[in-house]
Amino acid sequence: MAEFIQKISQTPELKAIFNYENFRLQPVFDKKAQAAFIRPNESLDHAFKNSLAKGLPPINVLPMAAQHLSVLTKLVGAKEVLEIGTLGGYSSIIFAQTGAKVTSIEISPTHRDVALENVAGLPVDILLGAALDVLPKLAAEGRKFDLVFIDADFDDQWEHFDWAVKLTRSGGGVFLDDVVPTMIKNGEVGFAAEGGGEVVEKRSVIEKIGEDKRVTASFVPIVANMRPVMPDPIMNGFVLAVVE
Ligand SMILES: C[S@@+](CC[C@H](N)C(=O)[O-])C[C@H]1O[C@@H](n2cnc3c(N)ncnc32)[C@H](O)[C@@H]1O
Repeated sequence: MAEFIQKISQTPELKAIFNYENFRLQPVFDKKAQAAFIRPNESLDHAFKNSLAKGLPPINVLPMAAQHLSVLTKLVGAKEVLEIGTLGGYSSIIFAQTGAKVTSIEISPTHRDVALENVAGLPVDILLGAALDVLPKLAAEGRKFDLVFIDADFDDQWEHFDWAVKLTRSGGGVFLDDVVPTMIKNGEVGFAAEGGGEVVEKRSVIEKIGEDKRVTASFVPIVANMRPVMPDPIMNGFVLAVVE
């Protein structure tokens, strides 16, 4: 171990990445990667602008996260994608542009209406309702998906994940976004959320998924850049699971 640490301290590239302040450089890396990887996309630009103009909150996936989803959908070879949480259809467009057919669930009629405008002409079916009401209906119809993207309310993450697994074909994937804010909010990581409260380590969505023999799961932490909305990079993370 001592040898390893000595090696790090003598190797400039390695020494450089052990600097905690590097997290502040996230916007620089992100900007470079966005400029290099993300191609012009009129449908997405229109969806973003139209959603803002219609008063929807800017809580769609960030550009590089959208790019991850596009890559993942292509890797899985997904033909049928289920999404929980449509908002204005920004991520629905990402999935549809890979050639997949998208079924997306949205609880808000206002969001659904804006999404319908934004996804016009694309193979996106938007189902209005609370996910926990709609998901059992999809199961009763015998629907199966290659990929499920969960991006709705934080409180029902485990229940949404449970239904997503039931609705995913063997070898398909389930992507559960935003597990970090939920775990912090619920005091599931052993420290109190902002505003105080009792510090109790609770059983988290991570542990529940870990005990679930139907899946093999991974936790992917990310440092995200929400500029100009928030000046500092934020720590978030998602669960990516494959259904056995
Ligand atoms: C973070 S936004 C989704 C963003 C979208 N996936 C994107 O990247 O463009 C969450 C959406 O989920 C919807 N939502 C919240 N709780 C829900 C529920 N229980 N069932 C269905 N939709 C829900 C909200 O109304 C909101 O539009």
